[in-house]
Amino acid sequence: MSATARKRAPNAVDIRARKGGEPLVSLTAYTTPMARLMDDHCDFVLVGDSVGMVLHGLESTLGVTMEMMILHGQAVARGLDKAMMVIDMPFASYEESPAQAFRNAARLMAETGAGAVKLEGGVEMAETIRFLVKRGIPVMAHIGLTPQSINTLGGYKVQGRDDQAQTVLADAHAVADAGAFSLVLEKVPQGLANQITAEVAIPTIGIGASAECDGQILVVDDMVGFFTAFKPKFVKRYAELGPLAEAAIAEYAAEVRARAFPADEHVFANQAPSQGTAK
Ligand SMILES: Nc1nc(=O)c2c([nH]1)NC[C@@H]1CN(c3ccc(C(=O)N[C@@H](CCC(=O)O)C(=O)O)cc3)CN21
Ligand SMILES: CC(C)C(=O)C(=O)O
Ligand SMILES: [Mg+2]
Repeated sequence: MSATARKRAPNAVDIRARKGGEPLVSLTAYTTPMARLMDDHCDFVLVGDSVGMVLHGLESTLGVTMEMMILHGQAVARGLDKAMMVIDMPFASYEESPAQAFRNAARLMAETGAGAVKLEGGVEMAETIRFLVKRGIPVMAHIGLTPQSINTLGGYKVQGRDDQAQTVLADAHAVADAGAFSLVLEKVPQGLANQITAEVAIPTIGIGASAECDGQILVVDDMVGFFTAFKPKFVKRYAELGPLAEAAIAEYAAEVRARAFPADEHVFANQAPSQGTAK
């Protein structure tokens, strides 16, 4: 494909401009082949810190490091041509101070080519978001259920029910006012997600939120059925690739034990094929 025929990947300003328009489509990716599969279908791809739980077997996202994010970010970048890449800031890489956040966000972008970073937090992160945006780093915010706060939240529970709704609403306004170009709303009641989407001027990206959000995101391994350790209610399984892969592995194991694999077509004759037979 020629460089001129190629659609330019959207940037944070383009994504911001999609407020109220055609829904934004996004998924997570952690590897080159998975990124390639979604490049034609997604507006942006998130290198999520969920990589720690999905690919590395961690119990939570707290153990994810800058080095892991950079390695997976570089892999995803190689698979993307048309979609924007956003990368999660891992736990403890930005909460200490705006200066710490800038140093690590700049490193993530410089070493992976991501067009923006995402970080968790609302009112308490507004000053940091403003600091980054004013210095050239587009920020996607993430409020509602923020998995890096699992130890203070006490579980992956719905956030913003009843009298908690005002807190999440205030978070949404705080990150929008601070200059975030978009915000992820995770596991909040549908009515609250609709209210936030109506009130803030930046696109809302829902995960367990509402179809009225300006876009949606899911963890790709969840929606294709590769990750089956748990299934949040908000996940729709569009395929069951995990069981399909296991069936293939089981069949291979049986054939090896029966000496049915490899067959003639998978092995090499002692004598090279005669000339003229193009093989
Ligand atoms: N594979 C995967 N998918 C995700 O969506 C995801 C991750 N990993 N890792 C990082 C965070 C953690 N998230 C999670 C993790 C668990 C639930 C979950 O089990 N939810 C249950 C109820 C749990 C409860 O109420 O305590 C649910 O039915 O939604 C939800 C979101 C979302 N993110
Ligand atoms: C689920 C999305 C929003 C995320 O933050 C992640 O995959 O880490
Ligand atoms: Mg994340």
